[in-house]
Amino acid sequence: MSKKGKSSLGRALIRDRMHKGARPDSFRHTTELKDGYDWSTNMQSITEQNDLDEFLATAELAGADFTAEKLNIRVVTELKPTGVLSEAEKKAQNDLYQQHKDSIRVPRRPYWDARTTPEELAANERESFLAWRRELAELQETEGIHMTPYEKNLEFWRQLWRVVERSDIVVQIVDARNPNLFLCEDLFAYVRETSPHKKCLVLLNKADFLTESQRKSWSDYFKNRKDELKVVFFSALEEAAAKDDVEEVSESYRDDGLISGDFIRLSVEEYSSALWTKDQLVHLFRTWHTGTKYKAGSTTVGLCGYPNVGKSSTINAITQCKKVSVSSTPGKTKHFQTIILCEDLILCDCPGLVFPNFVSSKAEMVINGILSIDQLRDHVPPVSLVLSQIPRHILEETYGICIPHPPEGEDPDRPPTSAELLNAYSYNRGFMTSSGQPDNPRGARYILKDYVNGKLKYCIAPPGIDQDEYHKYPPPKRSTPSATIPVHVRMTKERVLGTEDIDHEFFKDQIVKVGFKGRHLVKSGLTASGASIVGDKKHHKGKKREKLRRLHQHKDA
Ligand SMILES: Nc1nc2c(ncn2[C@@H]2O[C@H](COP(=O)(O)OP(=O)(O)OP(=O)(O)O)[C@@H](O)[C@H]2O)c(=O)[nH]1
Repeated sequence: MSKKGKSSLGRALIRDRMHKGARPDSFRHTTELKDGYDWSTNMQSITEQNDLDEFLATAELAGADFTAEKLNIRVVTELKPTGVLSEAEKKAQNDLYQQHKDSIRVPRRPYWDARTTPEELAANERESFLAWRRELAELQETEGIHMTPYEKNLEFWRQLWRVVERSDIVVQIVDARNPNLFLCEDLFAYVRETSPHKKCLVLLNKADFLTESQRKSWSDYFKNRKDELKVVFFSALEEAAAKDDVEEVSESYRDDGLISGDFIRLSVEEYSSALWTKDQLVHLFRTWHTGTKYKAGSTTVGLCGYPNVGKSSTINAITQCKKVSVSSTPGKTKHFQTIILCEDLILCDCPGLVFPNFVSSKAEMVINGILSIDQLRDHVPPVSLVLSQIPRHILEETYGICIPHPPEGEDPDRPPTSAELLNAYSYNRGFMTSSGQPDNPRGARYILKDYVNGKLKYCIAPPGIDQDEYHKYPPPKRSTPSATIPVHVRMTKERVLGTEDIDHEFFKDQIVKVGFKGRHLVKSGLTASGASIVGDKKHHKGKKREKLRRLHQHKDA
């Protein structure tokens, strides 16, 4: 009997035991109260209340204004749970963003000089930080702007302020697959406020994911921007792998800082779409800033960016040895690190920070590696977003699965639903729950991680460029089945679990049972002729098909 059923046995017993003698409906479970309040939804808000508590803990730092801070709080929930926006919604969001983009700022460090005591500075920092948070909360509340879950820990911003102050060149590292999502324009505005002599550079890392023409599109886009941001394309991964090939060249610039001939072909002023080597990057860092430096005789280069964009990998590629730990989990670097590369070049690795930015959904953050996949509670929106971007045949070829086609009456060209993909994927991998259902949350985590690490590749086009033209997929390698045959899947105790779509003719009209043999998922079936088959997922599918083929031949004969 359903838990929600009015005559649930558990509830009836509780009522009976607890309220003997009272009217039968005088005491109810909260979910039975028809008070217009959605209790099941509000269970969710407990976690959000935890966020609130966190906020209040920060607000408490403000001391006297604790109550006032409380009044300004509003927990902003996700606008669209599915994670996929229509064209009209995207346009509306973009208009809103253009209207308010100047208000989305990074917090500034308050003015200080030699006379400011450390206590005064700390108090001023807290005060201005809270004012900044209040402004952003108001913007979200009044304008309904959906923003990144920007960093709310003051300590992280303190680290950024220090990195900016001591850097002669501030490099913002962004993921080349979606540069504008990771780019914080206001960070550069802040850098220029601290000193007009500081240089700013956007490093489009993971550019190995981009083709030459895709890089050209982005380089043209940055060239035509009014703010004339300087950009370079880089692949920390490829540069780290290529370290042995360029050892000699690296030695040559380390000796005298001068590299002759064609070696330095690129200038940051040129807007080239070429991939930069680490040696070219180091040469740029050593020669670009010519004014007075923070540390006399050395150029300090600060590397900032979102978590997981590859700051540590870039530093490792440049330093040619593993000095900074690299992880696919966002937020690994917690404190800024200073690396003295050579006598005139110092690198400063800032912890990954989620900057305040305009974003369409939480799902977008997850698939871009900004939010942790392991802590994900609802896998449907990000998987739906992946499905809106990666074509069916690419998913089928990548995973060797067959995703069911839309049933009759539905748009045959619609992308698969998250359940269709995950059921097929989880069955195929043998990810099953103890009750025999496909373990879709587990399957989702694998698929989402594949998207983040580029196994499922998707790159976003610069504004004004047609996305379908920008990222074209190869045609399907093999013809996908035109129709699939639903086959009932049963447990050994004959309990029907659901249907599984199998593209093979031989499975027609047969009943397939599913069970576990040791740790392996075992399928057994009965063909139309009555001959039984047994297949172990661990064994090759080909063997099973061969066996079936022979059985059919035998039957036909
Ligand atoms: N394909 C590709 N992957 C990269 C590249 N650079 C980094 N990665 C991968 O991206 C992930 C994150 O790299 P990290 O260097 O740890 O990123 P980070 O910005 O230092 O991350 P935090 O410490 O969280 O701030 C790792 O799985 C890297 O292997 C690149 O150029 N190409």
